[in-house]
Amino acid sequence: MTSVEVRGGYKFFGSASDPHKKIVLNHLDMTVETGTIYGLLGASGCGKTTLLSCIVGVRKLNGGKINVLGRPPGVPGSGVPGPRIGYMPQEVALVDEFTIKETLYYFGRIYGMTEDRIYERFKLLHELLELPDANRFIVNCSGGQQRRVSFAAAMVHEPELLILDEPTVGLDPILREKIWHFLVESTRNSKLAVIITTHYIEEANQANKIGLMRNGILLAEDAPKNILTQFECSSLEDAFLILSQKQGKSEEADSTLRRVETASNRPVDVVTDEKAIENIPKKSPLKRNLSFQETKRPGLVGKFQLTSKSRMKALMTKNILQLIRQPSGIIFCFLFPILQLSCFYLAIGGNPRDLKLGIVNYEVDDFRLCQNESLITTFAHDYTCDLYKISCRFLHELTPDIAKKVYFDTKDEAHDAAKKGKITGYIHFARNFTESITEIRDEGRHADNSTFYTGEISIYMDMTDQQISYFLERKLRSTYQKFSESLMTDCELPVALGNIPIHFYEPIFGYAEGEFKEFIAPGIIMTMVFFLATLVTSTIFITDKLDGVWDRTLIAGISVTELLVAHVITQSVIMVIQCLEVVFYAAYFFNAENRGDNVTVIGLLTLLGFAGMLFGLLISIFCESHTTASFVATGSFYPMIILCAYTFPFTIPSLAVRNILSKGWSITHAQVANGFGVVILWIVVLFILCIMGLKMKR
Ligand SMILES: Nc1ncnc2c1ncn2[C@@H]1O[C@H](COP(=O)(O)OP(=O)(O)OP(=O)(O)O)[C@@H](O)[C@H]1O
Repeated sequence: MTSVEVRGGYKFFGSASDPHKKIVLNHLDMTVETGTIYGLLGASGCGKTTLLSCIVGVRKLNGGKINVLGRPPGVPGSGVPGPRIGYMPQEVALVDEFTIKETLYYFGRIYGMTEDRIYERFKLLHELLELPDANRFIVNCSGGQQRRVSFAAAMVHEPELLILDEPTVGLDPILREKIWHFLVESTRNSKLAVIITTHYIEEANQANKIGLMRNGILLAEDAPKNILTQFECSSLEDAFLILSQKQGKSEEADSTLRRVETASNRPVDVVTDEKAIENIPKKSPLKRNLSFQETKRPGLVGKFQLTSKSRMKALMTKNILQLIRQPSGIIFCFLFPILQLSCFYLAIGGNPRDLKLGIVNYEVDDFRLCQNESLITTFAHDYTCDLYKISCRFLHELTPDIAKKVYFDTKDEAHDAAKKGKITGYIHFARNFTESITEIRDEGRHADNSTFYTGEISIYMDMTDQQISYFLERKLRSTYQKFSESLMTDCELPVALGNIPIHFYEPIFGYAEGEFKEFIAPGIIMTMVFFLATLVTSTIFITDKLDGVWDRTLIAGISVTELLVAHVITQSVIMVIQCLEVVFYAAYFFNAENRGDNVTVIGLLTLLGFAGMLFGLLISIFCESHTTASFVATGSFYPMIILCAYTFPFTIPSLAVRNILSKGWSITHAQVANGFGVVILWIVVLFILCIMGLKMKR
């Protein structure tokens, strides 16, 4: 009985049309009998790991066929990837935040074992492999200890096929011997088959069969004894050397139609050129054998299998432990929003303070005269009133919370100071300001032009900072209004007489003195929630991919859907807490008012966080490193917030949140509903892109 059968296995990396594509498996044939150990030997880079990854179903062949435990890997119900195989990859591929015991429980639960059975196996493997204290964290184990835990994780569920990629690297000779002894005992009179790769060629003497691999093909495949006899050597190393010399120096595999003869198999017709395959008639057995495999990527996409309680428990435990055992992760998730929000409210969007406004008042010889309030007088009598130095009255209304007054003797001096950036602008009163105002009041249309000119309050502003200059302009207008009203009141005249005939009444929504931060806060909070979710998701998935945990978990039989669901559940809890935290922190510490419903705001923010999470997943599908992922995330930040296209994820949703907060609108209002609609649309689009990305990448 055979456990693994590879026929004409052909695999390349790169584009099929590229003449320089890297051919890694070159029509390779391999047979692993049930109840045996198969030693796969070969120099670094000859394609061993690639072959194993095709056997376990992580990669698919470009040509040829594989049967694992009777069926091609990835066929639903085949158990491959899944509990029928145990895989120990070359890298450690364990979760650093787990203890040794938790690691075995993680894999045991994924394989659907009962807690009691996991404990039994854990005890046995712990003893056999001389593992350190069960509660020691993986990150604190030495390289050799980590490899032993990794070996135990592959063995925990007693698989039918055990695939070990360099399991003995870094282990002392006694332990290596112990592991080989264990494998020999386990395979004897059992259904277990083991494929093991090793650099220590001589230790493969204990295997039932070895395959000597070079440049993507098997030079020989036989029992060690037979190989030694056949090549008349005393060591496998020498036999390998002879075979390598026979094969020639060529490092590059031939990519044309040719016939390959392996040591133990019958000649196999192989075609390595896709066009040549296309030209073979459809019904030809050769075509059936070698056509590019169309089997769906096993267990990863296209397969939405139901999960089990124990698998979800394993994944959720992993997510939670990974989060809580990394203090930086908790700080990032929960304190970062508070920190960002505090920075925003304290630094941006409040009314400008400590502005300096120049005053050039030719009406008084010494500015200190204005500080004498007894001079700022107005006497009303007989239908008229006497005004005196009313520029001082205006300056009196100009309180320090608007701007600090800096006095200058001449306009030139003030102008110079403004040019040097020492003041934001200056106000000028002509020498006969009060007289001109009086004349305009008394003479009206008979007053001459120069009187109007000297009766004005001239303002010169530095308009380079629009927020500041608009603020000052607004404040100077309201100061003038107060000044004018008080003047009219003192003169016993109708107040309206001093006002320009435009009157802004109490606003319908918001406040007359509303601050910029009230306008900008929804946008800031939304980008914060979106990009936090993006960063957390891309970081988690890329770390898992780089550590090999992602692939190892998939090989253990978990589907991408299950991984995503577990992540979505954990992440959603975090996001809801983050949103609650943000909304209440802003309300209690910065008096951000919400006239609407908190649930609607938190609901919209959580949905946006969900979209951010999918964006993070999309990034992690296409980026191989944290550096490129953060380049993409930060690079997309500005286009997303600056391009206020209606379809972008922040424009309409920010408007919706602003409308809820400041106008108290509910989801029944079209503008708020549109906000939800846009976010849901983004979730759908990103989800489709993720699925397409996952398919493309395999
Ligand atoms: N994703 C990839 N893209 C391009 N080339 C790859 C990829 N993965 C592997 N290769 C190349 O394929 C060849 C075979 O790699 P593989 O890891 O299978 O070798 P190996 O025999 O397992 O080596 P080692 O014993 O050092 O792990 C190498 O030249 C490697 O650089």
